[in-house]
Amino acid sequence: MEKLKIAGGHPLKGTIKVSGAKNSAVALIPATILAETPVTIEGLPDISDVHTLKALLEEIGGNVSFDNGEMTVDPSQMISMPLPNGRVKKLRASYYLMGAMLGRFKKAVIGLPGGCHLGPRPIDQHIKGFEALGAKITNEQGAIYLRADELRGARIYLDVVSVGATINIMLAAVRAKGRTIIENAAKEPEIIDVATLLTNMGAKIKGAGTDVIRIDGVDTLQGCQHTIIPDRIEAGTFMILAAAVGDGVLIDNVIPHHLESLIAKLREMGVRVVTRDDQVYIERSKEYKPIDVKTLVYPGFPTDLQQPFTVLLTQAVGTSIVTDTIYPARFKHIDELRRMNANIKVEGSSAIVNSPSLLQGAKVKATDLRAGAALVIAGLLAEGITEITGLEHIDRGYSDLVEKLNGLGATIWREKMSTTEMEQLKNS
Ligand SMILES: CC(=O)N[C@H]1[C@@H](OP(=O)(O)OP(=O)(O)OC[C@H]2O[C@@H](n3ccc(=O)[nH]c3=O)[C@H](O)[C@@H]2O)O[C@H](CO)[C@@H](O)[C@@H]1O
Ligand SMILES: C=C(OP(=O)(O)O)C(=O)O
Repeated sequence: MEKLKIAGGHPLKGTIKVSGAKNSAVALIPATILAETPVTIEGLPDISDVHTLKALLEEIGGNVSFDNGEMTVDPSQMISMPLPNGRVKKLRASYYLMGAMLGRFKKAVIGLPGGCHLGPRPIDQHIKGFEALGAKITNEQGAIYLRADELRGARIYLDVVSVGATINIMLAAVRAKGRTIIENAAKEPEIIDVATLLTNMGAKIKGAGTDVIRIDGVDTLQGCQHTIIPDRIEAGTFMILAAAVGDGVLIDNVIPHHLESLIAKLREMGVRVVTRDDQVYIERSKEYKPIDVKTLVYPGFPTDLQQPFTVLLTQAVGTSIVTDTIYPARFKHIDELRRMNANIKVEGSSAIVNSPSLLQGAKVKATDLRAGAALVIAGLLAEGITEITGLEHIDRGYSDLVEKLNGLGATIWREKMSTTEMEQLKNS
C-alpha cells in the first residue's frame, strides 16, 4: 500500500497532457461485448477502472490485449458467466455489463456496483429501462438477475437525468427488436462517444447528446476501431490546479467546449483562461473573487469538479457557496480540507467557504476519487508536506498523476506505507 506525498507552496509551469476519458472508457469497454468480431479502442487511460473491466471481460471469456492505451477485445468466445461479486464492486461502471450482456446474451447476473461513496446512488432508472425492453429483473442477495426471451424496443422516459441509465439502456436497446426512444436522456459528451462506437459497430442511433435518443435495433454488430475522447474531468482538474498554483500552464488534449461551465466560473473568479482548438492555457490570479457554484447535469457545472473547485475557492477573498444538486452529500473532502486549515462548513447540500486561507500541509485521507483530486490541489497550495492516503480512489481515475505533475515542476511522490501506518488507516 502506498501514500502520496507533496511538498507544496511552489508555482507550477509547463505543459500537461490529458488522457482518455474515464467515464467513456468504462462504457466503451463493456460495449465491446455486443460485437461478434474484435473491437479496438485507442487512447484509453491507464487507470484501475480500465484494468478491472479488462479482467471482467476476461472472466466471461473475452480475449483482451491492452498496451500503450490501445485495447483490443475479441468478444467472439464470450459467454454469459455470472459476475455476482469481487471485481464488480470495485467500480461504479460495472453496471454497464448489465446492459451489454442483456443486449448480447439476453441474460446476465451482475453484482451491485461499487464506485465512489457520494451518498445514495440508486440504479432504479436502469432497471426501469431494461424492464421496458422486456427483461425480467430480480435482486437476489446483492446481485441483479436479468433475463429476457427477447428484447423489444420501447419508449422510456427517465424520471431523473442519468448518465449511467442513458448509456445502459442504449447498450441493451441496440440489439432489441424495433425502435427504442429514450426521453429526458442525459447529454454528456461520453454518451456521444459511446453512441459513436456503437454506430461504427453497426448500430442505428440518432440524437445522442440531446435529450431524446432514438435507437433502431439491429441483429448483429461487428468490430471496429475507435479513438476515445479526452477526459473533461481530468482536464478540469488540471485547469483548477493551474488556476491555483500555475505560473502559466498549458493543458493539452482538451475539448474546451466540454468545459464551458468551468471556464466561465474560472473567469468569474478573475483567472486568466485562453482557449485554443484542443488546448487551454491558464495563469493563477493575484486576487481571486469569491463566487457561488451550483452543480447541474451537462452542460452545467459538473459534480465531479465540485470537490477540486472548492479548494480553489479557499484562495478567494470573501465567502463562496458551493451547492451540489446531483450528489447533495458529496462533501467528505471538507473534513480533510479543514485539517489543512481551510475554513469551510457544510449546510445541507452546500459548502460555505470563508476565505482566504493559508493552507498547511497535513496527513489526510482521500475518501473518494475527486476528494483525492481536491487534496492533491490543496497539497500543492499548502505550506509544508501533505501526506495523502486512500490512493486506490485516485488511481481509479487519474493516469500517471505523479509523473504528469512532476513534469510541471511539482514535488510529489509515492511512498510505501509502513505496517503501523496501514494498521492506523484500517482503524481510522
Ligand atoms: C461511471 C460514470 O460515468 N460516473 C459518472 C456518472 O455516474 P452515474 O451514471 O452513476 O450518475 P447518474 O448520472 O446516473 O446520476 C445522476 C443523479 O441521478 C440519480 N439516479 C441515477 C440513476 C438512477 O437509476 N436513479 C437515480 O436516482 C443519482 O443518484 C444522481 O443523483 O455520472 C455522475 C453525474 O454526472 C458522475 O458523478 C460520475 O462520475
Ligand atoms: C464519481 C465518479 O466516478 P464513479 O461514478 O465511477 O464512482 C467520478 O468520476 O468522479
